[in-house]
Amino acid sequence: MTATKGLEGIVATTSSISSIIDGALTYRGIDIDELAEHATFEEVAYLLWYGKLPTQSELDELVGQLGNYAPIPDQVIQQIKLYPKDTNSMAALRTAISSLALYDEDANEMSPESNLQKAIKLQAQLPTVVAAFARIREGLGPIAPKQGVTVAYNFLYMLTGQEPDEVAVKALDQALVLHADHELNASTFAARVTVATLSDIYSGVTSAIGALKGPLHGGANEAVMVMLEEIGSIDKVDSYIQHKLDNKDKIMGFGHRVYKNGDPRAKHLQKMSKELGKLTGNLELYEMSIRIESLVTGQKGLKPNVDFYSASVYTALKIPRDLFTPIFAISRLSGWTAHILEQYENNRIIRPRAEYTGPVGQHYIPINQR
Ligand SMILES: CC(=O)SCCNC(=O)CCNC(=O)[C@H](O)C(C)(C)COP(=O)(O)OP(=O)(O)OC[C@H]1O[C@@H](n2cnc3c(N)ncnc32)[C@H](O)[C@@H]1OP(=O)(O)O
Ligand SMILES: O=C([O-])CC(=O)C(=O)O
Repeated sequence: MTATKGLEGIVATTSSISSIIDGALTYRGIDIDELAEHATFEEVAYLLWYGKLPTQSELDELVGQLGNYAPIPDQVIQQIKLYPKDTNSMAALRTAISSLALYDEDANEMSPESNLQKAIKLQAQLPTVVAAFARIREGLGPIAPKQGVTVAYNFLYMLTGQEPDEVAVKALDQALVLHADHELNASTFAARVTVATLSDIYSGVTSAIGALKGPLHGGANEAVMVMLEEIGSIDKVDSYIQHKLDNKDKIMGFGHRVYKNGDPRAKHLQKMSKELGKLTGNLELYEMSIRIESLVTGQKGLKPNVDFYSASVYTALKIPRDLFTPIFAISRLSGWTAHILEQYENNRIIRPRAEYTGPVGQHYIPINQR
């Protein structure tokens, strides 16, 4: 038995949800470029869960269900009020999502119909949790979700208490489409491992949130913004990045386990970053990002991943830096739950082996002789 570090190149399951083949990403066989241009996030979530694009009435029904399920139990709001004000936002999300299970009497019901309903319910409630957390820590009251609006609209509305503008809703919606699923990434794998023991969907999603939090995965979008803030201005980019490259430090938002010739989602976010920069009259973060890309790609051959331009996009949307990864979770929840449903459909416990590298032939030594 020989271990492969980080399971690189190991095919751990079959899946019909999304694929990365020759550097192209598809959801249910549809190229991400087409979806980014034409689809709404609700259409994509439906596509991931049901395996086909919705008709207008199916879409209307889903939007209705998302609206009905969006309010969260008052007990969870009360708990969020007790979180320390400086709690890490992903830790707060992980805790709150786990708490939601306590107030769902169907949490442990395992029928496919019940699990699909819970997937939709979690999709509806996760944005409400993130927005409530963001407001409560500022001493503000949570805003009740609206009915009949999109996830992107509702999230921005619940965050600010104001009707969001069309450009912001469209930009966030496109970002949600781009982040919705990604084959067997670390958080999706964590979700599948958890539910493959026949544990419940809330446990699977809680595991996934824990995995997404790390800066090598979803946490990188926040880490990119930390880097941009540390750099501060365009004239400081070269010296900062050169120092990092010389030290062999990681540059957040670059590199990928699967894409070696570039992440197909990054160009869409780059374009959004430029357009939003122009609209807000502040292109500095976009220009800094372009310069960083040219240095890192030029010297290391590493390309930006989905997280790199997300940072300047979300900042242009006036979203606080530590909500970037929770927004990733709002989108990826659709993919996680589609994978959880697929895992249940054809389940076998996921239990690989480890190559043992410890000592052999040891003996127990009585405590007074150690
Ligand atoms: C949504 C997402 O999860 S996308 C990924 C988000 N994460 C990041 O942006 C964090 C920065 N990137 C990374 O840490 C990595 O590229 C990962 C985690 C994405 C992929 O990791 P791996 O597939 O294990 O790549 P690996 O670490 O083997 O990289 C190969 C080489 O490139 C280097 N490298 C990889 N990424 C970077 C980077 N961002 N900056 C500098 N060097 C890098 C590695 O140090 C390694 O160099 P070496 O061969 O001299 O040791
Ligand atoms: O697939 C990966 O390893 C990480 C990634 O890009 C994602 O989850 O979107």
